[in-house]
Amino acid sequence: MERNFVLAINPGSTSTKVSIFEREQEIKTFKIDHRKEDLEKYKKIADQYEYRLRLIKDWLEAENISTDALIAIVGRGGLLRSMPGGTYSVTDAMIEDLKVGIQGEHASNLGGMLAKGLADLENIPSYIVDPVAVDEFHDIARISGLKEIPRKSLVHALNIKAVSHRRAKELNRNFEDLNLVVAHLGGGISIAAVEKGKIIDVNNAKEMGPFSPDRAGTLPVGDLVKLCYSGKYTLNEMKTMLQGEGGLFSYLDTMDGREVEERIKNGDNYARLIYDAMAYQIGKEIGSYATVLYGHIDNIILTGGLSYSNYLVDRIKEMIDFISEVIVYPGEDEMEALNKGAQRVINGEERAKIYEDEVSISG
Ligand SMILES: Nc1ncnc2c1ncn2[C@@H]1O[C@H](COP(=O)(O)OP(=O)(O)O)[C@@H](O)[C@H]1O
Ligand SMILES: CCCC(=O)OP(=O)(O)O
Repeated sequence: MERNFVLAINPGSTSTKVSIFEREQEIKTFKIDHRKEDLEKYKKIADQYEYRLRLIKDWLEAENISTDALIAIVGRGGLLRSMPGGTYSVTDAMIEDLKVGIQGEHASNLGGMLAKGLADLENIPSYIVDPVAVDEFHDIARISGLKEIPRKSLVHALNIKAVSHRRAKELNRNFEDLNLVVAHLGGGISIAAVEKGKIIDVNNAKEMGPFSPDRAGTLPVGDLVKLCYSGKYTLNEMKTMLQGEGGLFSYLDTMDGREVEERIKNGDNYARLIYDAMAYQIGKEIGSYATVLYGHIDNIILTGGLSYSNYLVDRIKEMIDFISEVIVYPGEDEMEALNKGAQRVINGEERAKIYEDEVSISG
């Protein structure tokens, strides 16, 4: 059988998205939603491997897509060591780091594992593209205020790069000439200063910045330390409280923006206060990242699932539209961006980077 198709795999905290592409054309796409109780069974993210693999195989079978027809498999890259952007071959050293969660636990760690697991069965290449560990910081952005704790670049790099390219195309400008503040508003929130195509600073979507649907974001640090040593919570309970059950979930017991809006429509003033506070923190953070670019900004872009919300977008816009024109791209272009990254290598326009050559393994 002629191998023409690329399979793209994007594991998220609540879903696994899969798409089949023939060159630039998306042929089929599917979002497998995972119930909280189905994922809670697994202690570590890597333990979900067999479960998600089975679901992907079942989908391929149901769609009558034989793995004989795949030319390559590309996955969303995870919390690897700090690395430059681009398309990477999935290597054994990368798999080791994904398995242990070298920079932490996140569903995207499964992207490279699933891509390589399936690709090896067919003897075809596997790739990841612009993983969440992309690090293009200026040195000044690494300084936190405590020598032992440097600031980290953990960011929705794939979508941020994809929407920046999209805006450059619309403006008929080079991506490398644009200065943007891009806010990815999803399960986690990244607010990034993109200077001439590079993400030179970002809040760290796992641990800092505005609170998000499931994350606490930046907290008053003294009170956080007290809570850690209060004896009330284990390390794992603290981690879950900050990421997974923080943010909107901590106040409202839901991480679904649509449900919060429904409550607001029904007159729930507490839900309105919390949702408005999330918008307020996002607006404030965007203002802060505008200063990183000294105010020289072509556009501010709002993207991610929460950007479907007119209510939230309006609250944010009224705080920031004095800075620059605000462009809204709801949802994400991640599947297309994964495919484009793989196609550039398949077509010979770019060579796949090798993880071990790009990162400091001893660090
Ligand atoms: N129409 C909508 N209105 C409000 N919130 C929405 C809407 N659509 C999606 N969301 C919210 O967006 C968030 C998920 O965003 P998404 O970009 O899919 O997440 P991730 O970054 O984890 O992939 C969830 O909180 C979801 O409830
Ligand atoms: C760690 C950055 C990536 C991230 O937060 O992704 P989700 O919003 O999909 O959880």
